[in-house]
Amino acid sequence: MNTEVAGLTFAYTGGPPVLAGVDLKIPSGSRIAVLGANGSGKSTLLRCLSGALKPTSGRISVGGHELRHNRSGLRRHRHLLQLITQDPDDQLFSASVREDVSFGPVNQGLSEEEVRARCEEALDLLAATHLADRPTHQLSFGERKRVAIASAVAMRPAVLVLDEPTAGLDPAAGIEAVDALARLHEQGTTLVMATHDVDLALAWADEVVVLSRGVVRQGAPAELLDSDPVLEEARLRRPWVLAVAARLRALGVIEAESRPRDESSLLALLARE
Ligand SMILES: Nc1ncnc2c1ncn2[C@@H]1O[C@H](COP(=O)(O)OP(=O)(O)OP(=O)(O)O)[C@@H](O)[C@H]1O
Repeated sequence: MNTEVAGLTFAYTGGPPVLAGVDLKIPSGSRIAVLGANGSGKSTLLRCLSGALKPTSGRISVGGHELRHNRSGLRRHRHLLQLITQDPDDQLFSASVREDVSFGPVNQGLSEEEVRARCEEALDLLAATHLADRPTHQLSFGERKRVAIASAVAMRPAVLVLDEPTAGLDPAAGIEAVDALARLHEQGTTLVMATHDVDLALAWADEVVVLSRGVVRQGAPAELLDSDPVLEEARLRRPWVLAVAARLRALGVIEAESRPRDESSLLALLARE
């Protein structure tokens, strides 16, 4: 189920355009990282994608179904695409984790048995089964983030849009979150993630979307995140692995076309030389 965005323009009331004619193609089953400086419009773009914000102009479609901002249109869109916001407390409101994760499937009118199965599957995918009976308000920030993702996953959307899912997590919890996303990807879910972590974007994404001055560039992580003009314009740092690789290429230690994406691929290149 491909997601397409065409000519998306959005301005908050009385403000300048935050998005000015954004075009995106998000292939089914792909992993897309959305990058940009603070205030560049990442959250705004994700909220437009989810239907939470209505664009000034432009079109958004998932699997050929164009998003319409009426009750039935938004309902259908949310079956296809789910947004997980930066702050898990925006999404969690039930007394227990199980109730929160079951809320979406119950609302979809599924049978009790199906709701239970969806809840168990989502908690399992997020490695959060042990939290099922805990009161939501007693969980740590990282646990609440995980449960917020499980709540969206329980709706089995084709596309999951995540606003900085690893922000505020300790390194181990960040790795667990990325592992959970890998499991969702294996299941065929399309993943769109806003992040400030250029190293994660390079290692994880099939394509990156770089936002600056209301417009986007979409392309291969190892190309866009190694381009001085793109990095400067979007106020991004070069991923460390690409910075090291540039130096190693200049010294002739690795081949001119080598573009490692993470530490292990860099080490593999060095072992080969
Ligand atoms: N509710 C709002 N009303 C008015 N302006 C807003 C609102 N939300 C965001 N903005 C403005 O829109 C612009 C884009 O904000 P947005 O939150 O989308 O950026 P971002 O790239 O997600 O930033 P960050 O990396 O800091 O999370 C900013 O200039 C911000 O001040």
